[in-house]
Amino acid sequence: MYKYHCLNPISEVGLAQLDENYVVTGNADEADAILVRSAKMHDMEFSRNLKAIARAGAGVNNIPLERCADEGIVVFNTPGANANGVKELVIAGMLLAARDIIGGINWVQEYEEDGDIAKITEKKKKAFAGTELQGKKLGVIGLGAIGVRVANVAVHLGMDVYGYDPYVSVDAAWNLSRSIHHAKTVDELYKECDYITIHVPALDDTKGMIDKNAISLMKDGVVILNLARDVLVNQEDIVDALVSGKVRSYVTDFPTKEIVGVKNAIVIPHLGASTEESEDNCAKMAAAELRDFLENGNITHSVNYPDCNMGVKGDGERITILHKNIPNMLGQFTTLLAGENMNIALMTNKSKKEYAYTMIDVDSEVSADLEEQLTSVDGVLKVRVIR
Ligand SMILES: NC(=O)C1=CN([C@@H]2O[C@H](COP(=O)(O)OP(=O)(O)OC[C@H]3O[C@@H](n4cnc5c(N)ncnc54)[C@H](O)[C@@H]3O)[C@@H](O)[C@H]2O)C=CC1
Ligand SMILES: O=C(O)C(=O)COP(=O)(O)O
Repeated sequence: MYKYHCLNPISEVGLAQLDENYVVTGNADEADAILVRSAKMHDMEFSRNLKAIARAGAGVNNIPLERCADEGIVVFNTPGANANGVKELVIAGMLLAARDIIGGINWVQEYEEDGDIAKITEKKKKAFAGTELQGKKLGVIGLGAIGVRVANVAVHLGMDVYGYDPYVSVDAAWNLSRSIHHAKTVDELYKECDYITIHVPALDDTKGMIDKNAISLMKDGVVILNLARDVLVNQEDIVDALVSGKVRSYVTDFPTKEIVGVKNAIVIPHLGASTEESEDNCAKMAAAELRDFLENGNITHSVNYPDCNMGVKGDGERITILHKNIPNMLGQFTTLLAGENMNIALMTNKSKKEYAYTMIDVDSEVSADLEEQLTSVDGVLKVRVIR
């Protein structure tokens, strides 16, 4: 029986995949696994029993990834599972910036005077007129699950699309419409585009990437969209640029104390992934990842450990070892197993940066003593025997 804890509400469709072998607990300290969306986990202490965290979503900047790796906790996310939801909100954001739809609707809503609203509308509407997206240049920074979808749909809207991503994956490149211009530098994209949308993770080298220097390279009256993370855009600099009119509109999914209430800031309360479909997709993928890890030891879509798969566990026992990626680990593991006269049926080892993972199927029972010896090897972070 496995116990899981939810730090945010997680779609029932996903949780339903955790069958009778799983039980929810309100106490994170007794959980084998945690499911989370955007709850901040940096200040949390983790119990030794915690084996995995699944982020039902894409961004993992709310989770202390390295500390988890050091404590032998595998962190998963759900790549692409909410990308369509975000893509659709980006398109909505561009339309809201192109025309004063919000101002117009508010005017109708607040209209209190007596008189013929239909007639007055025809006089008043010019105050809310705008422009069209067709024919405008859109720059997409970050061509991952979301960026590719935004770029492709913008082509269908008749936009001239520029894409920038120095680390673009082969899969993403295959999915990208051929009519998208490849911006070799981000500066080129800044100079060319009428609309600029960011779809990169919050990392040390992306935080604050849209600052006054970047904005100074952009066209006057540019529209910037940020449905990725608040920290990617320097908040003081974007407020200054909105006040001066350099940036015509800033559409963001992240309210901050600096941006709320600023004229021409369109601030959405982090709704990108808040659709039934995205919530279900993320929860289903997260639950499937957790089950495969807890029951078979397989790792898929981890952000702090290598992906590693040895298929469904058979009748024998499976030893899984999370460890540092340093020399002679396998040699020490196999020596310890040989010392107990154990036969290895199948073994695999994968590494990712400083961390590695070894899975070993054995033909006989693993004793508590062997488990203890494996745990004591220098560099081993967690040993689990799946029986
Ligand atoms: N508003 C919302 O509700 C949501 C926001 N997000 C945010 O959007 C981000 C992107 O999501 P996905 O597209 O699903 O992730 P992804 O991992 O599929 O794509 C990210 C892309 O950014 C690229 N990249 C990394 N550093 C870069 C740099 N310096 N310059 C240009 N490109 C760079 C990567 O190569 C990758 O192709 C997430 O990390 C998250 O912060 C994601 C989902 C929902
Ligand atoms: O997946 C992401 O990165 C998101 O920002 C979505 O966050 P949420 O699951 O809506 O709290």
